[in-house]
Amino acid sequence: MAQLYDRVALIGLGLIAGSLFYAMKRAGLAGVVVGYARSAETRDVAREIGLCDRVVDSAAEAVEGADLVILCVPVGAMGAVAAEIAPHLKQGALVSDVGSTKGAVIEAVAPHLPEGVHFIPAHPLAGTEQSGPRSGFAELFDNRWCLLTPLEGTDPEVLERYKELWRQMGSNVDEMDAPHHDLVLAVTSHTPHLIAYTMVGVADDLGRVTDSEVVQYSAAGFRDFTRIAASDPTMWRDVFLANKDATLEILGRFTEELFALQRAIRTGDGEQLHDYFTRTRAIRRGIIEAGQDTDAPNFGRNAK
Ligand SMILES: NC(=O)c1ccc[n+]([C@@H]2O[C@H](COP(=O)([O-])OP(=O)(O)OC[C@H]3O[C@@H](n4cnc5c(N)ncnc54)[C@H](O)[C@@H]3O)[C@@H](O)[C@H]2O)c1
Ligand SMILES: O=C(O)C(=O)C[C@]1(C(=O)O)C=C[C@@H](O)C=C1
Repeated sequence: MAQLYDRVALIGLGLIAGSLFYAMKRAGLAGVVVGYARSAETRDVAREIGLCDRVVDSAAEAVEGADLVILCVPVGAMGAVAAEIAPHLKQGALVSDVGSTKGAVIEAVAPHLPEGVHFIPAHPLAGTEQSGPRSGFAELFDNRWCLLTPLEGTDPEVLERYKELWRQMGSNVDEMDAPHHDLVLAVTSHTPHLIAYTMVGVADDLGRVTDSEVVQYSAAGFRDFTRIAASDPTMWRDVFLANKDATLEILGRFTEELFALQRAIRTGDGEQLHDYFTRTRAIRRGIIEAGQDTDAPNFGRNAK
């Protein structure tokens, strides 16, 4: 496969940066990949396990001469990192990010970038509850979507090359504007995470059911919730602060529906419950038919 970028810089060396490094190397897409993370401990681990061709001690040094710079830090840290690297970016370089929210990241990053530097925000819809430099793997993006939210006036050639990078790393690529991205993700990712965090918190708080009973008798649904609720606290704090409006909108709707179901249970309205669950079952089936169920044994076969 053809190399797409001579020199790539990854800022923040966790799950996503690690997976980017291995996925790029798997397909021979990058010449040299230079990495930087804020903590010396993370940099030491990265050096020890060979995460990146070279790990350096400052963000400025990492981006020096890079054709592609990908910001892989929590969304609340994107602005400060952009300010730090801005004076050291090469003319014609492409800056991107992998943040889970897009509107706030664009607002925080774009003003710092000098003329002659391109910026294409990205969000791979792929992850796990693991974090840190040891958690990345080459297959993370296989058959998953990567959403790009390019700004008006983005150079079409720069965009096409960057899309090709994601495709060669195994992803399907789509484009949308940032506000729409943030609303979609509030529905499909952010609010579900908040609900999982809450449910696990409720189980923990409930005095009449002991923690050991929760551990011993946790059924499959709850176990899935605990996996999600084990996700990185810094990353998710930043996601909710950054995608405040869309999350609050979806949470408002969620609360209304929950009250309606609560009422149906209280009044014994079995028909309403049955109708509701029939509708939601159809959504699950739609996901499976679209080839997007990563738990299913045939995952990936139907991916577009
Ligand atoms: N984990 C997921 O499921 C997932 C999926 C898609 C996108 N994302 C997004 O990707 C980004 C990275 O997430 P991750 O899961 O790889 O997180 P992670 O916690 O595994 O890694 C984050 C890395 O950034 C470093 N870091 C934090 N602040 C920094 C700073 N100011 N300067 C330099 N380095 C700094 C940390 O030390 C760590 O190495 C986040 O913006 C997140 O929203 C995460
Ligand atoms: O599988 C998981 O652990 C995830 O939660 C991954 C997940 C998601 O699907 O919601 C989480 C956040 C991201 O921004 C993208 C992907």
